[in-house]
Amino acid sequence: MKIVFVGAGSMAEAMIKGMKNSSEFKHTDIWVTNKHDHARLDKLSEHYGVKSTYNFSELFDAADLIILAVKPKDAKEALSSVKPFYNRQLLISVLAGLSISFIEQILGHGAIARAMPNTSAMIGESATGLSFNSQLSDSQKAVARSIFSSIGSVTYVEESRLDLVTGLSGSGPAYIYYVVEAMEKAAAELGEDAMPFIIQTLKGAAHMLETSNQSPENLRKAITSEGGTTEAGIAELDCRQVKDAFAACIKEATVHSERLRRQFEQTHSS
Ligand SMILES: NC(=O)C1=CN([C@@H]2O[C@H](COP(=O)(O)OP(=O)(O)OC[C@H]3O[C@@H](n4cnc5c(N)ncnc54)[C@H](O)[C@@H]3O)[C@@H](O)[C@H]2O)C=CC1
Ligand SMILES: O=C(O)[C@@H]1CCC=N1
Repeated sequence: MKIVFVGAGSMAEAMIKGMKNSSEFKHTDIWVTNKHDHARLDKLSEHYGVKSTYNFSELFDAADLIILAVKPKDAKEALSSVKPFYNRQLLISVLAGLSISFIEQILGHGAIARAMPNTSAMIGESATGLSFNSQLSDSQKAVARSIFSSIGSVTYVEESRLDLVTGLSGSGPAYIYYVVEAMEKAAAELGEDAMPFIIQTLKGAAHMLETSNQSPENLRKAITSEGGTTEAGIAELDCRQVKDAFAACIKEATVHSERLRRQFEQTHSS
């Protein structure tokens, strides 16, 4: 199956790396292009064995699947360059804030899917939300699912929920890194030793959430002895309304995804 990435940045690389490690896709069937960064394409070819070209006839010839992975600001130009070669095959966009209907307006009818992965795709641990238009065959739906299950978990969601998925898990790894930055700063006295404690604590907690069948609240309560250290620490978080801050963070990222989509569609509607 010939897979073409239009856009060769961090998200494309994360997906290619994940797909290369999966037995389902042959790296020699993967093609990439970008705007004009030859060196970047050479690096991807060297590292992952994928093919690259700026010759669009060659690129899109007999392509089964096109993955759009450019920044939203470049989407119209990239889609316009795909259009002459688009043959109603499956196209999956991973762009934040670009609707399926906008893509259809440029390309015409075809099998269009939208996905919101995250950069943990690089290690096969993305949490991806996936939506389809009504034109996908069952086998195209299966292909879309298998692409994203090769780089982590995949959940079908209505397109209207993708803004929330973007604010929650698309941007989500950045929120966790932010918390880790704060923990590392707080434990500066441990120096280099702090990070292994933090990483293993995160890994252990994630694994407990995944395997214990317990709610996060119960898991937290099991650590919190009356009059103990955790209670003292959590009281500081409560006092600073950290739960509210996280709720506001996810809400604002979600609303911003909607906002970007509206702005994009207003700017490019003609
Ligand atoms: N980075 C992340 O954590 C996530 C990003 N996304 C989405 O993925 C998309 C790509 O993001 P990144 O990979 O981070 O961006 P990036 O800036 O690293 O890469 C963008 C790529 O698009 C190429 N490009 C620009 N115009 C082009 C054109 N006309 N034709 C062909 N290629 C063109 C650039 O040369 C570059 O290779 C964004 O729309 C973003 O919303 C989605 C989930 C997570
Ligand atoms: O920050 C962004 O706009 C992109 C979308 C999800 C993660 N990064």
